[in-house]
Amino acid sequence: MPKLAIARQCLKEFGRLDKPLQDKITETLSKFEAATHTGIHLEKIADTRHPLYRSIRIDQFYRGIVLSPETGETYTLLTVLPHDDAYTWARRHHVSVNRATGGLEVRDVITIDEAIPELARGAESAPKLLFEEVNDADLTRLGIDEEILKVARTITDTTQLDALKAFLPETQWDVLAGLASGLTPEQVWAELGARIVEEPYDPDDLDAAVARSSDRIVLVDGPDDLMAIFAHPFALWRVYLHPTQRAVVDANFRGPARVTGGPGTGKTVVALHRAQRLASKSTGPVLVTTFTSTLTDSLRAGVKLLANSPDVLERIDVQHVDKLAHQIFREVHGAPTMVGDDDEKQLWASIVQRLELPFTEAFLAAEWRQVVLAQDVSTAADYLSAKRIGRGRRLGTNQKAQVWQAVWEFENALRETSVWTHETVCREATRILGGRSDKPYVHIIVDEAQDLSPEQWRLVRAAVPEHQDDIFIAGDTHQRIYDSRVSLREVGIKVTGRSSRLNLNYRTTAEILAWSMQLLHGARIDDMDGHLDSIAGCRSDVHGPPPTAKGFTTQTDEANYVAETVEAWIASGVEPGEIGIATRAKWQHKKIQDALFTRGIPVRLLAKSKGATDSVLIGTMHAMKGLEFRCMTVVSVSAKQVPAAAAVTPVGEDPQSHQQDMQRERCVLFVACTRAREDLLVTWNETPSPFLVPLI
Ligand SMILES: Nc1ncnc2c1ncn2[C@@H]1O[C@H](COP(=O)(O)OP(=O)(O)OP(=O)(O)O)[C@@H](O)[C@H]1O
Repeated sequence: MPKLAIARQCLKEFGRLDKPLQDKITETLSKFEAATHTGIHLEKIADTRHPLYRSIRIDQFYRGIVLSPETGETYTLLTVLPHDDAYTWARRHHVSVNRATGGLEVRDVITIDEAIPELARGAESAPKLLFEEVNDADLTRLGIDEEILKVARTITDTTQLDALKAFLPETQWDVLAGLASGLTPEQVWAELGARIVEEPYDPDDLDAAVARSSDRIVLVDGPDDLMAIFAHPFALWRVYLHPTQRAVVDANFRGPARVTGGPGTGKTVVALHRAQRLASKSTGPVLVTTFTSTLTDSLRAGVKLLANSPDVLERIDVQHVDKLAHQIFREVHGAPTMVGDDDEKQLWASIVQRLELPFTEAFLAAEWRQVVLAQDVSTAADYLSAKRIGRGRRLGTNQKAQVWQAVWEFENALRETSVWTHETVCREATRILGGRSDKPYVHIIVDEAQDLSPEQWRLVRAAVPEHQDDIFIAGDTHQRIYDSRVSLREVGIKVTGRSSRLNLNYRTTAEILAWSMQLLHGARIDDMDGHLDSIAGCRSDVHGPPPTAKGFTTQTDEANYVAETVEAWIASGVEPGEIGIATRAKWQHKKIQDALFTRGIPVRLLAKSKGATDSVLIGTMHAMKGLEFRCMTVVSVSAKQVPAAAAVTPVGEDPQSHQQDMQRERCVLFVACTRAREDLLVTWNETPSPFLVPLI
């Protein structure tokens, strides 16, 4: 039975076509099996670059170019274009087999032929060539063939390389882009990873090459599958995974495992695919969890988009980690009465007063969360020997005894009045699960792992039995926006030796990424496993304008400029819903909203948007986590607002906490800036934030 496959480029092009044309293409291709069987719709092309190209009629004006199989049954749709353009495409483009990966690749032969002499002339007088430090043997080993080697030897800078992107075979361009971004040949080899073919293969066997190209060509499994693919043409992540992503999705791990990597590298994509894969091969429930509601909602939408059957969808439970705790708690105790923030503060204050303690209530609350709860301390003796890493103020034995007395009083008051905090609910849920032999899940996937607290991790550990592929973690400690600091080992989750890293950013342009990464310059960030983490290798192959950073004398001037910029973006064709505005605090929204309203630009609060796409979205930097926008402005990045004074421990009170709070504030700004896909505007009024000073 003939089968259809679709090249990634083709799906991208499909997404840009008008809906009626998309419908015609879908209709034509859904009858593909029958059409090829009768031989009606595929026509040979005269004067073509490759003898196996065929054209398929979509309508009067449009044609698809298909690579027909030599011996097998898979027909690969390479492009869909207006009639004349399609035939020109077939004359200019050649398909071949990549020497390192054995995958199918497409190049524009005519453009490359024309470019070589011109580039060579420029190279003669250039002071330096882009790849002069990489030898031919390494390039060849990485799959660069003779023709592309000639090109590589004439390229002088990354602008030339970028200009060639649309014409070179994709995998070979990726290799050159990796080398140009500073990766060593070994690192590029590692990135090719699972794609490298080790056994000998026939370089002329295009059918086998198509089968080896799952990162660029998707095999359609019948008309329903075709519909599902065409229904979301821009969700390329559903059907094409980078080999390093694919390797993590498909791996079997003997215990907990994790994926790390900088912003936009597809960690969530990998987490979703893994959930889908594990739910497809097991019969028990799979939990996908994280720490905020917005993220939970977007994970739920991703799971829905990916699930290939109602059964699989049914088996995947997407839940906020605190909701899970509450659910388990309720099964035993009924609904808990929660203590409010103010009541909690008051309780600590009354204890401080009654016991005449030399501590503030804020200090005691932090000591309780960061030491007592974090290490699950339950006795005075345990508290005396507990590690107080990250707690700057040193405590002598007498002071520790005083703290413990306060903690005991606090917990006792909660017990006596039967009120709970999210942390104590979580601790109780963990205790309940600890006593149960039947665990609620067979696999758990945690996204944005850097922000889960130790109690939440213990709950995760207790909710799944220890076995192969039990826990999978996706996260980036450079994007930690709350105070949780966890050693995975200490909460019973050992990932050593089962950790993978993604480096290629799919979201942000290289310019925005490089600029944002400078915000973290010099920050020493842990990896939750006893070492320091680094996102130095994180890169993007997509280019765009550099971010704009601009200061104003007054808030009003700043708000007006932001509104003007948003207006210009909309005028250039960006949809309002593709624009995001972030501020450090909620009260900073008003001025910007007013300036937008004055210009008739619809704007909504992110928290109340419920997925609406007809308005510009404004929210706090924290609320931006898990989202992305084509154009992004980060506003009021002024010295008085970022870092937020109220969120930073004064240096005199506790230098270590101060340092950590400052680092977290940097990360919050980093997260907001890296939500931008194409354009980033960062503004301030009066004096810029100290985090911006080195960049402006
Ligand atoms: N293989 C892929 N093909 C196409 N697009 C991809 C691929 N992988 C990821 N993306 C896209 O890249 C963007 C970022 O992906 P994702 O949210 O998974 O990254 P992340 O590493 O979790 O990001 P962050 O840490 O910043 O939250 C998304 O728009 C996603 O659709």
